[in-house]
Amino acid sequence: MSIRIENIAKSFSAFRALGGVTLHIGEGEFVALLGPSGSGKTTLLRIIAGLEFPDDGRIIFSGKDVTDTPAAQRGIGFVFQHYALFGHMNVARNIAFGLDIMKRRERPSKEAIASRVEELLRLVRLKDYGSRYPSQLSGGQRQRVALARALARNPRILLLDEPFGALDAKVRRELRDALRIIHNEVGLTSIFVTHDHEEAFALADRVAILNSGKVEQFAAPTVTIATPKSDFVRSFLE
Ligand SMILES: Nc1ncnc2c1ncn2[C@@H]1O[C@H](COP(=O)(O)OP(=O)(O)OP(=O)(O)O)[C@@H](O)[C@H]1O
Repeated sequence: MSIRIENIAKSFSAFRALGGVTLHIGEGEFVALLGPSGSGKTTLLRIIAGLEFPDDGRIIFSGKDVTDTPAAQRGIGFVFQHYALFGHMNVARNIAFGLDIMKRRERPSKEAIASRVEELLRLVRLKDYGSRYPSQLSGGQRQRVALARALARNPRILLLDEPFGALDAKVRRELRDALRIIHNEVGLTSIFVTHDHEEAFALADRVAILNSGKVEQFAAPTVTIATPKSDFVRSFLE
């Protein structure tokens, strides 16, 4: 799905968190939102998700205006840094959760859910981990489970907010490579929030650099590195 973010503005009381953000993201693109703390990355991601609503502007998915559509009806998968797994459910049940809670008439059969869970476990390379509990997994494995859970209902759009923030450098690299492969395999359009420019440039097709609620530059990593558009971008990349 393509995503058009048109002139999105958002204030919290008198504080302007987003001051008219426009980004056009193509179907199948992997985009990073990069910027310092407080630049508005998470607010923008939450507005795309439908967890927050803008004061102004539109969000359009493949030609359909979803600005007023609630999160649950947008067909999006999310992965957050602290989006904890359910500790009392094993990995398979955690992954199946989004399917298990569907209304009876929409819910796939038990067998279909079980086979979807198997498929997702293979996708995130955790084939034999279905009966483990989250406390028996490493941080990286937990985030793989969170990714599988986000993909269970076959979203066309995947949103990730600092998903690897709490992991060490080696696991982070492994997971970001895995994420890029899964993005391509599943045919997703993905938006990834990070404040780590190395990570953004290693992973994304294009990187949107935010500063105080505005986009400073939206371009491919090679373009931004070769021709930073502003002093802010130049100093942020140092
Ligand atoms: N619900 C809220 N109420 C009041 N202010 C908010 C709210 N949510 C965000 N803000 C403010 O809006 C600004 C942007 O926040 P946001 O979380 O989008 O930034 P960010 O770039 O994701 O930062 P970080 O990297 O630290 O997560 C911040 O100054 C924040 O304090």
